[in-house]
Amino acid sequence: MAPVLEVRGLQKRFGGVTAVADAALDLREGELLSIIGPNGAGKTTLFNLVSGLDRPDAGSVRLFGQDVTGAAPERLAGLGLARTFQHGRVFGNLSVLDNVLVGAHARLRAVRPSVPVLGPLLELALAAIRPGAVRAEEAALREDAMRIISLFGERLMPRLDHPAFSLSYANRRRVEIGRALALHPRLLLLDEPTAGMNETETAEMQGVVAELKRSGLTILLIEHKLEMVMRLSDRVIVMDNGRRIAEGLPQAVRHDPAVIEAYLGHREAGMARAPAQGTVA
Ligand SMILES: Nc1ncnc2c1ncn2[C@@H]1O[C@H](COP(=O)(O)OP(=O)(O)OP(=O)(O)O)[C@@H](O)[C@H]1O
Repeated sequence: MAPVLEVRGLQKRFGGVTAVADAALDLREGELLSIIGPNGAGKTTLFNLVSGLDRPDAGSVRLFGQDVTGAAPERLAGLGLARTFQHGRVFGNLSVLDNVLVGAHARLRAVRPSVPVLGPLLELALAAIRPGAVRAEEAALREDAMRIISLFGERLMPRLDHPAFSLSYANRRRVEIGRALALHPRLLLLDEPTAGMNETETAEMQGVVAELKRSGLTILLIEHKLEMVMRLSDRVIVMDNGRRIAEGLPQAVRHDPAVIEAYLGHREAGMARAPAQGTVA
């Protein structure tokens, strides 16, 4: 079986800065692979290249065996890739429930007929008439959204109708993850899901990610909190200055001299924040 994700020789430059140089990775079904590294190492840029937000200058990306190098995010979503963003992106004026339902949009069948040219008009008509098939699909999506929201315990449940702009930062992050899950992804990219969260919230999020992993979802994770990385990951890739400097089992990577040097070097130079929990050494 083809790996879920295969990245080869990926490069991206921004002016004089090489953000990603010759990145390579393989991700197998059901695996959780973490990417760690100091600030500016190129982790988010790598995510952007894989998820179609940026086009690589060189290299290739294959998803479920298909070449998707430079493909648009919509196409990747159709193939089952969902992602979240480092600073969380939600629709501020939509409710918690509607934000999650938006994520299910790509899965709609009855409501969005795939008819050429007339499709959008038919969609409007169906929205107005709401025949049985449309109502049934809406009900199923709502039930699924509620199931996803319940993954976060009581954090979001009492706030289903609250507009996202009124939520705490941590809750906005949860909503964004919920929206990504509503796509029923086969590959989930999580960019620092615990950024801005306190210890309790981080532990909860670790539980959610562990649950997703147990359910068989393949996950690519960027995370600065190394204790979480050590507990959740099957493998870890360490980046520094756009390059992969180490790859392996979490414990081996943790004690790799090049990794310790990268973290300590950056910290001594005052260039990186210290990981919020745990250290490499
Ligand atoms: N759109 C852009 N334009 C110019 N430079 C960029 C752009 N995006 C990223 N960079 C640069 O590319 C390098 C890698 O940045 P990137 O955000 O990928 O790192 P990172 O490992 O995700 O860092 P962090 O942990 O702080 O999120 C940095 O030097 C950054 O300044």
